[in-house]
Amino acid sequence: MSSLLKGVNLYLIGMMGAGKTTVGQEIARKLGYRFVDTDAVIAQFTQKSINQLFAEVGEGEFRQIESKILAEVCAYTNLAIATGGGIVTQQKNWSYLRHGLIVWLDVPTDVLYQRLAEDNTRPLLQNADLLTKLQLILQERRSLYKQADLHISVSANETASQIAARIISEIPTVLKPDPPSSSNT
Ligand SMILES: Nc1ncnc2c1ncn2[C@@H]1O[C@H](COP(=O)(O)OP(=O)(O)O)[C@@H](O)[C@H]1O
Ligand SMILES: O=C(O)C1=C[C@@H](OP(=O)(O)O)[C@@H](O)[C@H](O)C1
Ligand SMILES: [Mg+2]
Repeated sequence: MSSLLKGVNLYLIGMMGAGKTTVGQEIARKLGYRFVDTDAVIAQFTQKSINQLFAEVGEGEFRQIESKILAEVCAYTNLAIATGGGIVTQQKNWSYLRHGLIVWLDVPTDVLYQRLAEDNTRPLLQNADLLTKLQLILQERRSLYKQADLHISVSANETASQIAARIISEIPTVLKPDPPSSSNT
């Protein structure tokens, strides 16, 4: 499969709690790709947690850093990349994501709710009714997530390994054709 992909990067998009970070690591392992999590790169680059960044510089500045990191990451090949759930909201990010194959991990909001109920690492979900907030964010972003190359509807009891295997098995259905040869002869 990695040879079929020819080093093309895989970008995982989807809501907070969808499993992008968890499934991304499984995909990388199975493909022999390296794993990158844009949030982890941002935290390393800024030496701040995502919570700290939102509190200290706000979401707007976070989105600018996120775009900058994405622009740098997409210059590499052989990567499985877990993005942050809001990466789709910036139009310019799509030109970077389109360098690779974009996979939407679509997980029901009640499952997201169960996974995130005890989690305090997502600043956008703090101090709000969690289920309502998740539904509102999904409503705003669904049409963006739908622009992925591959739509993976995840059921509640599927493991990360099973999801990764399913994504890999579906890749051939959406592989982009090679660009025409530039040779003039
Ligand atoms: N397939 C899965 N089944 C059960 N729990 C999962 C699954 N995928 C992720 N999780 C759990 O859900 C939470 C959010 O996962 P994470 O990978 O951080 O999501 P994201 O990066 O999309 O926000 C974590 O606690 C993780 O262990
Ligand atoms: O959906 C979002 O706007 C965000 C998702 C988070 O990443 P995960 O999707 O990995 O939770 C993180 O980038 C930040 O808290 C904002
Ligand atoms: Mg994540």
